[in-house]
Amino acid sequence: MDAGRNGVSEGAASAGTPPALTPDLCVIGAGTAGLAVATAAAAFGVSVVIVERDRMGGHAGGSAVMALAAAAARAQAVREARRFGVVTGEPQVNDAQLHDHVQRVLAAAAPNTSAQRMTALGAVVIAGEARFVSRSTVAVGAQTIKARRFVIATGARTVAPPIPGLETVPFLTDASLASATRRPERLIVLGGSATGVAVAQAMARLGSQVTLVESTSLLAGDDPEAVAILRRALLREGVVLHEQAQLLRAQSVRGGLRLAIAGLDGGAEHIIGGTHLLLATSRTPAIETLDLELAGVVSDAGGVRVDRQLRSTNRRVYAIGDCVSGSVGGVGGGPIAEEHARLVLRHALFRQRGRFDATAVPRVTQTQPELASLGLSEEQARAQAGAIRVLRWPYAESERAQAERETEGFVKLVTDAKGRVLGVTIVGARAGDLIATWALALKTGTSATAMAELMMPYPTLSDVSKRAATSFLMPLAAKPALRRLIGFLRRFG
Ligand SMILES: Cc1cc2nc3c(=O)[nH]c(=O)nc-3n(C[C@H](O)[C@H](O)[C@H](O)COP(=O)(O)OP(=O)(O)OC[C@H]3O[C@@H](n4cnc5c(N)ncnc54)[C@H](O)[C@@H]3O)c2cc1C
Ligand SMILES: NC(=O)c1ccc[n+]([C@@H]2O[C@H](COP(=O)([O-])OP(=O)(O)OC[C@H]3O[C@@H](n4cnc5c(N)ncnc54)[C@H](O)[C@@H]3O)[C@@H](O)[C@H]2O)c1
Repeated sequence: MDAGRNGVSEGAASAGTPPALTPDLCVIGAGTAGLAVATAAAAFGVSVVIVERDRMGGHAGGSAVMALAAAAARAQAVREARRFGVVTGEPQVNDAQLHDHVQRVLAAAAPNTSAQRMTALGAVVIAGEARFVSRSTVAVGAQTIKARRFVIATGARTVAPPIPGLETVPFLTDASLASATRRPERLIVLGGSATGVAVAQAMARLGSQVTLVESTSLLAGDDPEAVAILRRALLREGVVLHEQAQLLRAQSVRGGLRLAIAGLDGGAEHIIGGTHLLLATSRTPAIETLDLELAGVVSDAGGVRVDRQLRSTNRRVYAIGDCVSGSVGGVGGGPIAEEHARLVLRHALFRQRGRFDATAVPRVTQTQPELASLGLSEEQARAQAGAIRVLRWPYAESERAQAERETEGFVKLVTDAKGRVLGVTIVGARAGDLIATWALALKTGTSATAMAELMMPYPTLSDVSKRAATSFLMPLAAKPALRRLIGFLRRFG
């Protein structure tokens, strides 16, 4: 790519039509994925045009859930303070101040993702909706962009599932929850994956009555032992759970809504009511307005189809982040979006081939206890790796966890017979932070034995990770040959 700056016009423009921009790179969508590509490319001196139709920084769902979960954790800490001998009353939640807190969290991130910042880096930012008009040209209103390469990073959006009556019921999404100025009195959450579970717990702790409906089981992709601990916590905190439930119909009623649900096994119909409905059901790639067929870019229901280099069927068009079809990620997530961006930069700027490694993606559910996972599950490892070892260590064995009264949870490691770490699940306090060390272990091929030899800071919860790794060595201590060796060496003083 040539390293000229942006805004180069191509030929004479007709009256009233702005001249075409001819950057090296045109990025469509300024969310996590698009900004990661655009920022790095601009820093390398590549000419970049970014098109965003809505909010610089992409959807705010993750940040809003994070802010609500943090507020909810404080409310819960007040409720549980008695366990530490600190006597308090039931926490009072002020809706206006809660709203202000969420908005501050969103505002704090805004400067990093702003159009001003991107412009300062040398990129051109265009506000508007992009669509392809040919294999090599995108239009945003009257502005055309003929780029050497395009990156589609348009994300995904929530769509209501096709349930009779649901179209008549107003619903919240993660984004509208962020701007809500009053807490829902009785909230029904549809979808029990990472978002649904985190919102359900947060809103229950903040004083809403919460019912969660999930068509399969809670966090179906996660380790069932870990999910069981989280399920218990939700039930203890008053969240009503309906798993394996199919939604039959919805109805808008005075002051809220009613849902008719039944068990997947065809069990009896059950009516649940609420003042608000939040959709945390599966999201759909936001690609329908891009006119991809005009660019020769093939997509399916999961998103844009790409090869290992994240190139679409049009070799000058890449796709990254949540709008990509499942084959190179399966699920969305911030780390995936950033990794996609890195691979595209390597390929587009340096002609280096990379490969997306789905097993290296760390995932975390923002609940208390937190649930974090990485690599192969126990079930996947058994199927793929043959002889495996499963190592566990409970939080209850950690002094720090005892002091914090955070004894619920465990670190579970799955290794091959030689101790190579294949997968990690952590459920418990700060699981998402603890798993970062394991992400490095997986990436570098560090064994459980080497992890057991790491000095961990005391007193911290990282001790639980180390103990889980150390348990790999325990069977060695009982080996007769090793005991004989110790006895033999004893003779020498
Ligand atoms: C509620 C919620 C909580 C989440 N929590 C987490 C979490 O805890 N951890 C985690 O790792 N991941 C989380 N995720 C997932 C993570 O947020 C996404 O994977 C990530 O934001 C994807 O980034 P993206 O850039 O692909 O898409 P987005 O951030 O959605 O950005 C896409 C952008 O493209 C723009 N756009 C779309 N079409 C066009 C067009 N035609 N022209 C111009 N612009 C367009 C959109 O306006 C948007 O700004 C969460 C998601 C949700 C919904
Ligand atoms: N990497 C991370 O740490 C992280 C954290 C949160 C979210 N995310 C990602 O963000 C994206 C959104 O996550 P999410 O949790 O909002 O969505 P999701 O697609 O992961 O889960 C949606 C859930 O809704 C359920 N569902 C679908 N239709 C339903 C219906 N009619 N009735 C009841 N339940 C129904 C599904 O079975 C599923 O459990 C995902 O790609 C997810 O991987 C990632």
